[in-house]
Amino acid sequence: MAFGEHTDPQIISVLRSNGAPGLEISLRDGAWASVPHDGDGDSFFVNVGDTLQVLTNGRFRSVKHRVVVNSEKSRVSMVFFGGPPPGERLAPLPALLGDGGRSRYREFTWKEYKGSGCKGRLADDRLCRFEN
Ligand SMILES: O=C(O)CCC(=O)C(=O)O
Ligand SMILES: [Fe+2]
Repeated sequence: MAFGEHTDPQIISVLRSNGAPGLEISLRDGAWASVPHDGDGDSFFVNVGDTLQVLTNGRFRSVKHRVVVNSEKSRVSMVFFGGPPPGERLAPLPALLGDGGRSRYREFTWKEYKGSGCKGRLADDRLCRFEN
């Protein structure tokens, strides 16, 4: 099984797999890098979601990732997605803007985010609608 490129929408994702390879992250130059897989299955992959990128005003980046097929070992993973409640208003935290800092995103609700923009393609950038 494969999983196309995407960013996770929520605040944080905590992933545990059976140690099979396949998970890759997209680097700034567009290349894909394999996430080290732990044969013992003792490690977690912690991923910043789109919402945390907004809360930190872009300081933490929601990195695009994907899973590629592998014929050697089946990959099984379980992910916890920590996200906000539907009516929650999301915007960069004032403490992270600093004096006179520019907010890169306008305020929006989680419900708005999960609305029409999420009906597009998996790989779509869903934050651009909220950029200032
Ligand atoms: O199974 C994996 O390794 C990745 C799954 C994933 O990226 C997701 O569920 O958002
Ligand atoms: Fe994901």
